Amino acid sequence: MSKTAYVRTKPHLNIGTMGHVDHGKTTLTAAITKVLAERGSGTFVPFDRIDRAPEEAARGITINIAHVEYETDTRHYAHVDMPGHADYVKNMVTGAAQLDGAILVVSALDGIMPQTAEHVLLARQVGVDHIVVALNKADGTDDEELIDLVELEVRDLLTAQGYPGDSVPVVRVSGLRALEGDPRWTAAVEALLDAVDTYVPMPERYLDAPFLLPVENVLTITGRGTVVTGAVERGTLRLGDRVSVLGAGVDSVVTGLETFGKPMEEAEAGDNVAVLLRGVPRDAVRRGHVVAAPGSVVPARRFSARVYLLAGREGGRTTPVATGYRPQFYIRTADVVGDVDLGAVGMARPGETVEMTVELGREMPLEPGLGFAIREGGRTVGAGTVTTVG
Ligand SMILES: Nc1nc2c(ncn2[C@@H]2O[C@H](COP(=O)(O)OP(=O)(O)OP(=O)(O)O)[C@@H](O)[C@H]2O)c(=O)[nH]1
Ligand SMILES: [Mg+2]
Repeated sequence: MSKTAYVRTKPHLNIGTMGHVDHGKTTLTAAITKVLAERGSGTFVPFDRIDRAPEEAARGITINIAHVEYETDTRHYAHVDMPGHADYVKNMVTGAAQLDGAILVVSALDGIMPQTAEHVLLARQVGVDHIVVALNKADGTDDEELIDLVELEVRDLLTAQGYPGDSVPVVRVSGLRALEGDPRWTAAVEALLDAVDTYVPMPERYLDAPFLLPVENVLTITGRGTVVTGAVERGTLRLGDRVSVLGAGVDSVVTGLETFGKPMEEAEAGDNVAVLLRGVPRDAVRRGHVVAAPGSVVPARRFSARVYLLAGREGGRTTPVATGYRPQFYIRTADVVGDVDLGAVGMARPGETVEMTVELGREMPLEPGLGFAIREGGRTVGAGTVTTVG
């Protein structure tokens, strides 16, 4: 069967649902696809197709990041449904790195919970500038004042993290009731989508820059070769283009290009793609590697950065760090150990912003302005931005 080619008719954006475990991200994602399918602009993706990895079905929580696609009247969206469980923040970092905007899902019945706050902080650090809030499970209470209080609390949290908390759209929804087709709540999901359409601006795409794709996943297609997937950070890519796989240390040629299962002639910054690479062994390439136009980036191990160390009450450390500290650095889709040097200061406390020099365990493409998270023992302890490389 020949596949229908991807036709680019509307601007493409990457968005996603984030928030505390069980607040209803996956249910809302399913409801969005259902509402749009009924409008005729997408395919309904039921809950169990979004939460689909076997491990997830068994544990009932979203572990890997699921992607779905849909269209509103004005835009084409790739939507990642991110996990809320604390252990999986690592995946959340990977998914969030490419988001143009996010839907923060907060249960109107429970209010802000630890991962609500952690996800907002991570979103800020990985450069998600626009957040729309879905106060979900609004069907669960008639007490509007209770929901008003939760709304205030969420606006305060956003303001505290540097978002315009007073002006972010906050929409009261019920993913569950919308999924059941209740008109009051399908209208609420429509209102949420309108808020996303109007509030999240079309980001500037660096189409003229040399191609760069952080590898999110690697698969093998029997008989055809190795496929890498991810969102194009910048530039464009066409069939036949030469690329370097940084990290794997191999060069290759693009022999296949798809988005959501549809072949495409040319991928561009912002697109979610699968790239078939000629002659690259499956085990040579991993998540965290970077596919780039040959010679366009010089990988480095050493950089200087400005870093905010989370305070203990924000989930950060309770004790200071000193030169010689060796946490994990989450950079684009990579996760790599790094040696921290705090220079003359020598030591820093949680809650402080510090300048540091970092020597990574392996080389990777780095540049000023690149954001990253610092994690230790399964929790985020800091977030920073590269200032100089080398
Ligand atoms: N009353 C009510 N229940 C809801 C609503 N949305 C989701 N739920 C229920 O809340 C529970 C969790 O929903 P999920 O969609 O799995 O939550 P999640 O945020 O994706 O959870 P994780 O992926 O594990 O972080 C399920 O039992 C849902 O049926 C809603 O709008 N109203
Ligand atoms: Mg989920």
